[in-house]
Amino acid sequence: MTFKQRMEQLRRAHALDAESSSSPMSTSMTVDAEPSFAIPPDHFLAQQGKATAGYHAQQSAEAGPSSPSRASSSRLSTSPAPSSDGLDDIARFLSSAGPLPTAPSAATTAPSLSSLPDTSTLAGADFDIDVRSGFLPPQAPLSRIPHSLHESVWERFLDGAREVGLAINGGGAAVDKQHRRRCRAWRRAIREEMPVMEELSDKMRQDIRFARRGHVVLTFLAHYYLHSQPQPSKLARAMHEAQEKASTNQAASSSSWLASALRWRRGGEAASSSTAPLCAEDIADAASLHSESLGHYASRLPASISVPLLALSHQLDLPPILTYADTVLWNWTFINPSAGLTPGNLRIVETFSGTESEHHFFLTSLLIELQGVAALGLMRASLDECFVADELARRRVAQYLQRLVGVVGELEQTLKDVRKACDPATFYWAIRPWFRGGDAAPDGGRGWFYPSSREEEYSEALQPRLFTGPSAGQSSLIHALDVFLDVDHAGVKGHVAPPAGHGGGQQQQRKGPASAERAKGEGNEDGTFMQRMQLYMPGQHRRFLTHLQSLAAAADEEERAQLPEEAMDIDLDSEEKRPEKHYPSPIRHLAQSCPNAATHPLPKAYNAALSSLRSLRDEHMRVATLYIVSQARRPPPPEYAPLLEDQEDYARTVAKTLQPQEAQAIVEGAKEMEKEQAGPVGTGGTDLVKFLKACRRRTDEALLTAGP
Ligand code: HEM
Repeated sequence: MTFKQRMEQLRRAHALDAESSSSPMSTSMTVDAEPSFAIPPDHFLAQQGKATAGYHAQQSAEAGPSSPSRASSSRLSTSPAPSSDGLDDIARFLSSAGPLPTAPSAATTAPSLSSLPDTSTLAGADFDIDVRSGFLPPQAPLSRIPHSLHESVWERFLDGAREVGLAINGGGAAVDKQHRRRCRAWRRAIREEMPVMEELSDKMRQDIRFARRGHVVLTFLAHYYLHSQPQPSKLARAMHEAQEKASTNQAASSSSWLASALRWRRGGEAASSSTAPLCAEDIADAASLHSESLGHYASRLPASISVPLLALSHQLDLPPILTYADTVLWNWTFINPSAGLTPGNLRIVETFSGTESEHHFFLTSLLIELQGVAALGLMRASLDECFVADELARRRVAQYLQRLVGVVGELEQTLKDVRKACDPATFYWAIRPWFRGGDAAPDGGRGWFYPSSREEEYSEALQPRLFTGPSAGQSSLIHALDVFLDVDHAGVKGHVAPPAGHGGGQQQQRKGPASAERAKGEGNEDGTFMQRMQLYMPGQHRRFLTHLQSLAAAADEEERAQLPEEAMDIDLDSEEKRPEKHYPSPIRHLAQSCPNAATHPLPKAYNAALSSLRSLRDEHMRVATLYIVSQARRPPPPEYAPLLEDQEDYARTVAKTLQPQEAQAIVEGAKEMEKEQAGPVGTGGTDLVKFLKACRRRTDEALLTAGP
């Protein structure tokens, strides 16, 4: 649909509706076609290129058990950055995803919703947004893959993860050796027993609810598998490398390690019966311990997880990593199925830690999504009025914005209430580390390996891929509010920061050298992050945001008047023909262009909505400070303190079997490694605070102020 056609359509609708419409649910925004998604050249992909630097240094430890000879002391030094394959990866993922399965229909919605008017076809069905549930599916997501499908084996492994009680990095002091051994057995079973599914069932390929559940289960398995492994032992790795260097016979070297591991197994776990025969399970466990101590599996997903995860991620247009959609949007069910989609009737299905704190953490976001449905309705109604842009429209928009202030206030209250049942120390030590992606410390953010077949599992040619773990920063709702109110995280629109004690209501200037400069250099940390987070949203939601942005591109009346006739026929949904100029959002434009700005309610209401968003961000900063910054400054509670007992103990036992000159080389190697890996351990939250402040500042910058 062209801009002219759209105007016509809305003018007609408005004429019919002029005096009667006051409910935002009764208005609509039709969506015609999905714009194609293109990754801009200055996108975070450039950053990812930097992040891959030095991964070769890690490769020696990650080469996999079938290729122990790859570890060599020369690789302890940092190698040049590899090509940015991880970047191409996400681009490939997001631009080449196949056709999406159809979104669940409104007919399948929970019973209590059926009394509401079904305007979903008018609102955002193309973008998988429902007028009653917003970015949440209107129907409870599938909680389990049924037994009849061969993919149900994934569910059994997920059950197993809970039964053995996997703990972050092998667990703290409370986790005993037997427990660690059970956890190693679970990981070994994932590698060796879980089948590699090259072919997904028809149900999984054709029904989006099944595909989503598949993605949830596989990403939980992936994060369980990688993050439950103990940190590789520096001493063990140094010893291994020194021994390999000293040995001319690879096979002899490996077998002597296995012999040492077995000796350790005997001595460490059954000192009184050290001559007791070892069973096959003991041998397998000793081999697993050996490989894990060296970090062979630390960043390498087994084919049994990676192969189907890659396929489902393509299908869902998502990266192959745990996302906000997996932990929140598709991770809930009804407490009472007949009571429907109400705040008190929702329960989270999957958590890593099984704690009430984690349940409440996810639930908080879920409730915010649900409360946000009202905000989406108000945004939609306001945008419709913007196309008409007469005095009546302005007054209506002012009312909608006032109501939006109330809704955002409710979001803030819900966020504040996260404290009621989510313990900050538990969050920081026992929950958050499960979310880390391949781009995060402590392993330096060198990416994860995703084999696409069994053969590729330990291939040396495989390149690591860098993806970020889940964050509520991937909530399309908050991004939509930003786009709607013209909060410009990229800093390209040239909003001018308001002076302290700003007031609204007058004509806003738009110019931008100062902001444009900031956008290029420091101060744009939020822009890059926010753009990047959009790539982790379900494809249809991401396209919705692109569509919202495209409305801004066509809304400036003055600009439009100067355009030649043919420019009015541009396809609003076409990325290619979109003007390069950065236009204000339709709402901002409407507020800016009020003839009697000082007294008109619209600029005031627009600023009030922005202030409520700023206040939400203030609260978010307080929450982030309590849950992250403050916790990072304290030592971990004993139950979460990392314990490397097994690995170090093992390494020391093996060391006793070595010649003195080998032992010397090992000590040197370990020291080197220590230095190399020390790096900046933690910033004490400085970067985080800086980033969140930047997001807040951008919100302030959008406020309308008196122009010169
Ligand atoms: C205990 C609760 C929470 C904590 C500790 C927390 C922490 C964080 C952190 C550390 C970031 C920085 C980016 C990152 O590392 O992911 C962030 C960003 C963000 N979070 Fe949260 N968050 C919490 C709850 C929420 C909730 C419930 C929402 C809304 C659904 C939310 C929305 C956002 C958004 C939109 C961003 C991007 C920055 C911005 O727009 O201001 N957060 N959060």
